[in-house]
Amino acid sequence: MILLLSFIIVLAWTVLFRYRRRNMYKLAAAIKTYREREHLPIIGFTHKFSCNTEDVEKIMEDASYAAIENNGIIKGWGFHMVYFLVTDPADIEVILKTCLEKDKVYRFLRKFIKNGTIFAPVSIWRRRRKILIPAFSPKIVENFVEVFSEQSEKLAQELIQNAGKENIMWPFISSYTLDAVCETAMGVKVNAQGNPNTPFLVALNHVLNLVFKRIYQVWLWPDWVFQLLPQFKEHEDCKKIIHDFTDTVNVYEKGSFLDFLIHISGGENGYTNVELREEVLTLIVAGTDTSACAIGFTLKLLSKYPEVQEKVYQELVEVFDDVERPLRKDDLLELKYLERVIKESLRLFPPGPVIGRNILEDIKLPSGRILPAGTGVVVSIWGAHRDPKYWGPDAEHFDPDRFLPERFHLKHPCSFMPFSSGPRNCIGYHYALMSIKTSFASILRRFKVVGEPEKSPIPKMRLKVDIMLKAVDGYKVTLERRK
Ligand code: HEM
Repeated sequence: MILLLSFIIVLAWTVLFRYRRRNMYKLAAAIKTYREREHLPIIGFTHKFSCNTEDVEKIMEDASYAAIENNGIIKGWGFHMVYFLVTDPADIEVILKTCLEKDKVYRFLRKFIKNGTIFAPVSIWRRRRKILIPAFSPKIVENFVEVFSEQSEKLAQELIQNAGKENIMWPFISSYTLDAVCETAMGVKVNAQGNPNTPFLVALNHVLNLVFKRIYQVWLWPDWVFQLLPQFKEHEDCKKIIHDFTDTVNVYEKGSFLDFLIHISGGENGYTNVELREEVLTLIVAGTDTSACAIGFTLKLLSKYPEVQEKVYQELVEVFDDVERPLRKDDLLELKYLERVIKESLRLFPPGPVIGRNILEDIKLPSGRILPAGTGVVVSIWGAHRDPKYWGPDAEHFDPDRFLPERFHLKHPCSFMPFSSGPRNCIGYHYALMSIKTSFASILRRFKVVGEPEKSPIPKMRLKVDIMLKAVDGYKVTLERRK
């Protein structure tokens, strides 16, 4: 009897639940399901995610190509959740303008990043972003070139000791980006480059991996399940290392970003101490791995295409008159080919390959499709960057000159958006490009980057997603000392 009653209650609840969401199901049904035959009753596609981060990257790629073939959109579902993956730039533009709330899964990142701008709910984000924006104006960021230059020289010195042999570049480049962010944002020298296994970087890598697994493996979502697993202790240990680190660098220094933030947030609407601490952590996390991935992918591409590398080198020789001097602000404007190479690297291997947003109310897209309220949307930057409709039949080719002014005529602004678009786009765009360019000016003047040359114009690499897109091999290359 009790069993029968329970059954009736569950059935009634399910019918009511589905009835309330009938509009959502109706609108979602109009959009093709990705690999429909592999969806199972109730759990949908979720079982396919009992895999590693390399396989998740393959699903992200494959679903993006499927969306491209289906006029820029595809859907998948699991349990009561429906997600759309969108690659069409015109649709993306509207989504990123109107759906500002981050997807629910970002709550797992908030467990260690708290309410810092990048993953905060809109109610908190709006005010914080307003305070942060002036601190990233080109005028302020230009003053950081000296720091980038000094830290890049340090990077080159670290690499000299490892020249002539194959190196996993990740620890070197991520400690460069961490040193640069801490010195520019907080005015604090943390000297991670003297210690490539800096506990903060090890902990950040590990926690991003744990959190990302939790995001794509729905059975890890309930806190009580996660807390029973050994990963929980690892997560808490990493969180402690990260918070201890930010506390040590959270020092007020004149002339730093933080100084500026404290100054402009000093009014009654300014940051509280807790908010300041969260923003410092946000800047470190948002600015370290992203730029390091971009440097890593560009290094790999240069090793695969020596003729491109030679052109970058010749440009550097011209700009620096073949003299070993530190980079100055004006040099950056001259390094036009290097910039094209970095942009093409960001196009093919965007460090943030997808963005997840919540759909709070029905939205009609320019393509005519409607995304229903109560669903989630995954904006595939990867897909937008490789759509032949926008990039031509050679969309997969590595061709830096597609960014030449005379050739670069984007059919839609969102067909190239490594730094996202709309009101929640990346505020570190100028900062990142300056820091990345400066690091290459130091590396490439001293070393030839050697790897396995790629015969095809289509670069192949084993990839994984750990929140960010990364190379599985940790960006292995050999650096040969130039005379
Ligand atoms: C190559 C390097 C970088 C890439 C590819 C990148 C990419 C991105 C992307 C895709 C977003 C998400 C935007 C969205 O949800 O629509 C983002 C947000 C953000 N980025 Fe970056 N980023 C980079 C470097 C940096 C740096 C160096 C900083 C700061 C030092 C930074 C600070 C931020 C912040 C604060 C946000 C949150 C913006 C908001 O929600 O209002 N990023 N970035």
